[in-house]
Amino acid sequence: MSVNQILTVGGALAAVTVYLLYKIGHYLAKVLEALATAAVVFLALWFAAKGLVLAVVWAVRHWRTTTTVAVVSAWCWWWGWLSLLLTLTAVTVVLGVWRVTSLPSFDHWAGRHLRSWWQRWLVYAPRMPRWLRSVGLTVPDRGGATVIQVNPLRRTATAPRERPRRDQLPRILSVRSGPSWDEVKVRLVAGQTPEDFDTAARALAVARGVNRCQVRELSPNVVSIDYQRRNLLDAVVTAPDLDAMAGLPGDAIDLDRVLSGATEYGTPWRQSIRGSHTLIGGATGAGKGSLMWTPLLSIAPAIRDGLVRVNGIDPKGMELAYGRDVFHRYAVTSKDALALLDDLVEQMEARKREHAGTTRLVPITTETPLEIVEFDEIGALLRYVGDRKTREAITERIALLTTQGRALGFTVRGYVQEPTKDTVPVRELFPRRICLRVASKSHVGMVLGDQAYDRGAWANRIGESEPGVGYLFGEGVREPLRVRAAWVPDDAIKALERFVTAPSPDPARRPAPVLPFRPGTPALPAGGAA
Ligand SMILES: Nc1ncnc2c1ncn2[C@@H]1O[C@H](COP(=O)(O)OP(=O)(O)OP(=O)(O)O)[C@@H](O)[C@H]1O
Repeated sequence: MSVNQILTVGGALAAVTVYLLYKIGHYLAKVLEALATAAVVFLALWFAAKGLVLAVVWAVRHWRTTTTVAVVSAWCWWWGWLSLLLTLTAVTVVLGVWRVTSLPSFDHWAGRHLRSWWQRWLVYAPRMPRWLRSVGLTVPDRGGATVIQVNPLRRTATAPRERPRRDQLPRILSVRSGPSWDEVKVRLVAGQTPEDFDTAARALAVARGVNRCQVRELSPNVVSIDYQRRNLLDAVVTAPDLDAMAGLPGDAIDLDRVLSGATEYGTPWRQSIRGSHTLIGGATGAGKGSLMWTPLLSIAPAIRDGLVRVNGIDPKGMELAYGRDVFHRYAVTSKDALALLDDLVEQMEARKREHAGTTRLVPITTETPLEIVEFDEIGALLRYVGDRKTREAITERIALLTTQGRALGFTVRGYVQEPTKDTVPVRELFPRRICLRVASKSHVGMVLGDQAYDRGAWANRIGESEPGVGYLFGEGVREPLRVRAAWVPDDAIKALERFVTAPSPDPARRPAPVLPFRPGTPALPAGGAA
């Protein structure tokens, strides 16, 4: 083959090859283009479907917001924004007038829902994640290793970002806003326990800028973080009105729900006066007197009709002496106190013999009345006053009454200034404890138990201007409840005396006689043994 022929064939082959490559490239480009288009369409559809699902979930979960947005949009579409503005102004004025004229009904039907809504969207939804992160209530991903870069000039270390993912941050389930408390329900994430939240209660309160925050466990993985926005216990609580009870028969009084004051939620504080023994601790002037007198005022008809007998031990000879006639038995000195307790223990034994095997709870009747022992300054008689033998005997009687008296109709209520184990050796035998203002954090634990302070019972921070305010803890109350006893002025105590010694409206019932139990017992001499 000549050179020319070779060149011609080679050129033709090259041309065919280029043509083929061109064609292949052309088709490949088309295929890739088609694939890219398909991928883009698929991704667009995927994101659109995902966005739609998320929007539907969000719209259903926050149905109130969705409905409002829908109604507002529809209104603007059909009637324009001006009519919407006018209507909203009219509604605001109506709500304002309603609020001014009847706050309770406004709050019940409208106020609390509106408040919950805006508290959620303006306060908790935007800020809670940051608070939780700052107090360490997230589960950060600590798995990533620190990357160290070295170059001739310097060495840098980059730690992985510890910003939690969605599944590492507790989620807000709902917000309920009452007149003074917000209850924020959150779902815990794996790796957290309700106790983590208990421990962080103080830090959560500081983060929110409120005085009090407490945590309630609602289910194993849901807690309610309660923030106190306002203190509803700063005003004096008025005592029950005796005149209103004058016509009530004694058996109309529910001894399991005795009105004693108000709770921090703004609700009446009711406690059972039978079936439990209560220890009340508080520094001098903390208001122990009102915790004693308020329940007695509330059950006055039952005392008058002989269904309840109140027995007073008053080492100071002051607090109970002012209402002496309310007490069926009354003692000041340690010897008298022992005699009083002996008498009660004897009665308890008699009831035990009479009712053993027939009932598990002795009914409260005039034959077997509820015997309440009001033991003021219990620490004094158990620790400081009288000879050692008498003190031990008193301690033993108190232990008997508190361990066996519940079902037999005996209730002991002790009041103490210094709640140490030394002063009240039987303090564990009081299932219900109330701690008023105390001098130190350690006293809170001594009255309410070790857990109480961490759970929000900050009784050492109660101000001197808040007598009667205290924390109730134990006996089924899982979170410390802040309460304020109603204030019972001196004339109310005198009125109570007259009330319980007056004849019953029911002629079948005779007033309970006041036993001449060492009347006029002299006040205890200073530091004196009885
Ligand atoms: N629930 C209350 N509401 C308003 N003020 C109260 C209340 N309870 C008590 N106070 C006020 O606090 C003062 C002291 O109360 P109280 O005598 O009951 O204290 P206390 O704890 O018994 O003190 P102490 O142990 O020294 O007898 C009362 O004189 C009264 O002014």
